[in-house]
Amino acid sequence: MKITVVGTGYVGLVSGACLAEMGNDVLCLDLDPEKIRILKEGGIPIHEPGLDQVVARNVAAGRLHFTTDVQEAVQFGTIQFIAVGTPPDEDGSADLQYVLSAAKAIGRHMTDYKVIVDKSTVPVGTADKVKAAVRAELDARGENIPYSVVSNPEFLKEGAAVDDFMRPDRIVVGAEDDQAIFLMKALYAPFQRNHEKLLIMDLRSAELTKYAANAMLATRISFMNELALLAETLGADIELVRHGIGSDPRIGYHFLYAGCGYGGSCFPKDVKALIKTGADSGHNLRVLNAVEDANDAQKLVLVDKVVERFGEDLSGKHFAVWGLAFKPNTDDMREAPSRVIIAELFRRGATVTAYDPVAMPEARRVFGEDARLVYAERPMQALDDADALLIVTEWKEFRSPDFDVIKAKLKSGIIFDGRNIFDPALPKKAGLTYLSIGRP
Ligand SMILES: NC(=O)C1=CN([C@@H]2O[C@H](COP(=O)(O)OP(=O)(O)OC[C@H]3O[C@@H](n4cnc5c(N)ncnc54)[C@H](O)[C@@H]3O)[C@@H](O)[C@H]2O)C=CC1
Ligand SMILES: O=C(O)[C@H]1O[C@H](OP(=O)(O)OP(=O)(O)OC[C@H]2O[C@@H](n3ccc(=O)[nH]c3=O)[C@H](O)[C@@H]2O)[C@H](O)[C@@H](O)[C@@H]1O
Repeated sequence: MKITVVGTGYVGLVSGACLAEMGNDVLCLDLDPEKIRILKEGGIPIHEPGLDQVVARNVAAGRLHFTTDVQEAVQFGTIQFIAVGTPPDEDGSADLQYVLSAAKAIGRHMTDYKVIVDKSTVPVGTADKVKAAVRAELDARGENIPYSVVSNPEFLKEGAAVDDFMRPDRIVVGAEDDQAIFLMKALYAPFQRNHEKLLIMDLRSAELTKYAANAMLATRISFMNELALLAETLGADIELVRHGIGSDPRIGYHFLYAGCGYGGSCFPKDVKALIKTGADSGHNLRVLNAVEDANDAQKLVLVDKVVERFGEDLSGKHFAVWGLAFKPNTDDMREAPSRVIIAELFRRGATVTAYDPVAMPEARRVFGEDARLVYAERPMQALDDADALLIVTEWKEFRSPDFDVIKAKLKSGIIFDGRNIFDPALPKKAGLTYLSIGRP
């Protein structure tokens, strides 16, 4: 099948490469000439394990191409995936300007039947807006070319994106006409072998399903984070509680890890957008408001623990921070807890040496030149002259350190672990004070 992907960012590039891997001819469009130049020269503008091989293999096979030419891109694919960004507007709602300008471009240049697929995360009712935007362009041209609009939200996770796309738990397709349903079924036929993974539904239900999924996962995390704080006060261990409840199949083990808050480009944005959608339609989504409040507070929990030990004024104190990305296996720092934690340490007068296996270039962009923040080349180097260590992202390489070396380096001998990555017995055996989330 011939496919165009409009927007070659994170989701667009992963989707385009994986759709090519499934045997389709794919043309990826982006308006950012720098991104397309990098891709055409064989580079990858994002950090995602395994993606470089899939891209290289399909470019070499002649199935995956990149362009900045809007007309060429629109005329190429029968299926047009819109995978542009939907960042939060000032009031928390999803900003649809990129989606609607992509829809207009399709309406402006299409010459035959198109299935226009919203893959971006968009509020309920966006498919109707996309339909109207395309119709307005066709009317302006005096054309009546047929088209369908489909909602096909994406559920991939950064750091595991290729696997998530190629081995999906489910594929949600919102569509309302037979021709679009036929083509989407044909496109996703390779995933149908073993399970009934393709869920066809109406457009609005598909759009709401995406927000419901992210909001449910964020709710689990905030719930566990609140219980972790309670466990600390009561002298219980949240890790044991997690096992205790996860073994109930109605609850399950996934996404029950307490920590220093959820970040990333999706949960914070999508929880906000769903709250706004609720408010706009007269529904105060009380649970989700609480999920967001709890998460904002959770991002400061590590600093609260630092203040308990070192006092409100941290002038003259120096901290090592392990982990800057919002989670491991990505260099993405959007809404990362590290940003809030480091900013709060600065506000209280402290300085920081940070280490992250891949996100340090991104951190330099985020924090700019700031004498209060320096970077280490290795995790242990970050501990030089540090009063204490804060662990913010659970990278694998942090999991088995030499605790005796940490004890020798840290002035206070305290580790504040925001991701519960150690068995508490190990740092304690080396004489360290180990303060994690929700554990005695
Ligand atoms: N990042 C993630 O893990 C996931 C993101 N999503 C959703 O997918 C959507 C895209 O997210 P990302 O890929 O992270 O965004 P991104 O910001 O990485 O990429 C968006 C790309 O679209 C391009 N673009 C904007 N307007 C364009 C236009 N009119 N024509 C062509 N290109 C255009 C931009 O230059 C940029 O390269 C969002 O709605 C997001 O919520 C869904 C699942 C996972
Ligand atoms: O809509 C999206 O864009 C995507 O958002 C999330 O994916 P992602 O943001 O890549 O990352 P997650 O693995 O979900 O982690 C999000 C945050 O939650 C935190 N988290 C996760 C799990 C957990 O148990 N505890 C916890 O604190 C992570 O540290 C991270 O900061 C969803 O998991 C994807 O299914 C979805 O497609």
